[in-house]
Amino acid sequence: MNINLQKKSAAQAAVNYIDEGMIVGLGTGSTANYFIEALSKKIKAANWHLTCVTTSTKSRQLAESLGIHVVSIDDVNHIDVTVDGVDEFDPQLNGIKGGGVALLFEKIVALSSNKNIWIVDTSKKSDKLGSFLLPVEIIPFGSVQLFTKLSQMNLKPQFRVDNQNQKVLTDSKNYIIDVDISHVSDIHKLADTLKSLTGIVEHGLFLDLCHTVIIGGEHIEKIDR
Ligand SMILES: O=C[C@H](O)[C@H](O)[C@H](O)COP(=O)(O)O
Repeated sequence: MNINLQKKSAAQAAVNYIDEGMIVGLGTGSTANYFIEALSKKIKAANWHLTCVTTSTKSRQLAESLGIHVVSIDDVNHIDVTVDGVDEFDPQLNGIKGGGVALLFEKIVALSSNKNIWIVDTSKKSDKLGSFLLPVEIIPFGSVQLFTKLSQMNLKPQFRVDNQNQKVLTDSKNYIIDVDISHVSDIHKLADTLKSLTGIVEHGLFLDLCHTVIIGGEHIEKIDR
């Protein structure tokens, strides 16, 4: 089964975790988009009343265009389930997110969720995190100084740029620096170090946050933490 069909089948399987009346977190990215589409069909078919919060402007626009009721995260006191994609995950269900620059809102929503489900195709599975560059969201002020610091830490930083070579801006108007963590053995220690650096808003290491991964394909595989 090709990658897009794998993503779609994982997204469809995740709809089974949703029920009438829930508050649902909607992730960002191509796989999360399949989930938003599948969920909107289910809401219409079952005549459900769901409340959703989104993790990016793009997801909010898609969800609203499909008739999904979206509120601000500040209008809910908890989220029952969040369904999101991931760029790479390991056997402990730790992951790297932020390939689509949404990591900050995604992490805030994940931390407020009682259950986090990642929907993936088979290419996302990894024995050790680091094949995918780790996105780090930083404020523009002093970003070159922070870039130098990350170079000195041997993380081979690169500013994320668009096809006009302009620095990509997140929904919060911050920059993304992608770093190479392929040589890092202690990802928890790295996560703490990155959080301690002034100017870094958040990083894309999602550790101990995911409860279930659904891998799409002819046979859907579910892995629980
Ligand atoms: O910032 C974007 C998110 O973390 C995405 O969930 C992640 O990049 C996976 O995206 P996709 O489903 O398109 O591979």
